[in-house]
Amino acid sequence: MQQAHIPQQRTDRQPVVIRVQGLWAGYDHQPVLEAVNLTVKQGDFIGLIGPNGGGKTTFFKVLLGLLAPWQGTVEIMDCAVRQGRRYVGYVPQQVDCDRAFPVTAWDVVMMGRLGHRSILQRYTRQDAQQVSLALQSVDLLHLKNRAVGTLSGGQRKRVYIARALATEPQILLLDEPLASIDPQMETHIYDLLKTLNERITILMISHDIGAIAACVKTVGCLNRTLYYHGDDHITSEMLEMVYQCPVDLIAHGVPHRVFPKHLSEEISDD
Ligand SMILES: Nc1ncnc2c1ncn2[C@@H]1O[C@H](COP(=O)(O)OP(=O)(O)OP(=O)(O)O)[C@@H](O)[C@H]1O
Repeated sequence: MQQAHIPQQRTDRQPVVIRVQGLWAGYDHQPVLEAVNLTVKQGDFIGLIGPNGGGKTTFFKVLLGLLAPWQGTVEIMDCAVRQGRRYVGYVPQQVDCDRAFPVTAWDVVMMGRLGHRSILQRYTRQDAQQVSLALQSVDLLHLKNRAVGTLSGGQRKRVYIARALATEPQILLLDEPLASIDPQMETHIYDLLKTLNERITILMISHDIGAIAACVKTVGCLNRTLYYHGDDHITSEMLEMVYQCPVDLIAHGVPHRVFPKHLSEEISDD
């Protein structure tokens, strides 16, 4: 079996921050997640790959308490999801917004502080400090008064990362953080995520194998069930699941890959 190597090691002997056992979940009586098991330890940086519709976002919804499991248990920081989710920051896949929407970057990040108070309480100086710190850590404090709809896709993504950071999370869930971001900004976000991982456990969904290889410590593949063994390898089996066709993998430390022709290309060549 050929493997692409991700040159980082998983942290061991750390406390467990997420424990999922025998999880089944889905919609309208159709299962999407089947018998999913996962143990995440403090300091992990796990990349989740998988085919479209494989259940990655659904898995995050369960971890965020937005979708109830049909069967199985989910614990976050040793608590049920309802209590544990306050330790979780979330960056959604879609951060699009109308250009005329009259909300500033500062306002969006301040929304991250809502979980720290009742909705009727005023924001405090500590809230403002946290928002300021979060914007600083994504290098956007200078744009705090800009309407969020007038920012670039990459800047907007960083605003949403800042919003997640303003919740003071111990765990960060990122759904496709690099979608629609230019290559230069990608590198900036990889670096940011690596720095954040020094203090925050991260789970990241991505279709971008390059992003996974550049950032994460370990990788799993979610296609209804989760294939994860705490390894730092992307196997050819995982890639076949993602691309749904056979994939040859050539790896020399940093992954270099050669993909064979897809069946459809071979047919059109004839
Ligand atoms: N609210 C919903 N109601 C009914 N079915 C849904 C709902 N949300 C998702 N699904 C279905 O559940 C399956 C898994 O979707 P999910 O978004 O979790 O996949 P994914 O792995 O994140 O996909 P992608 O890589 O395309 O983002 C899909 O078949 C999808 O159509």
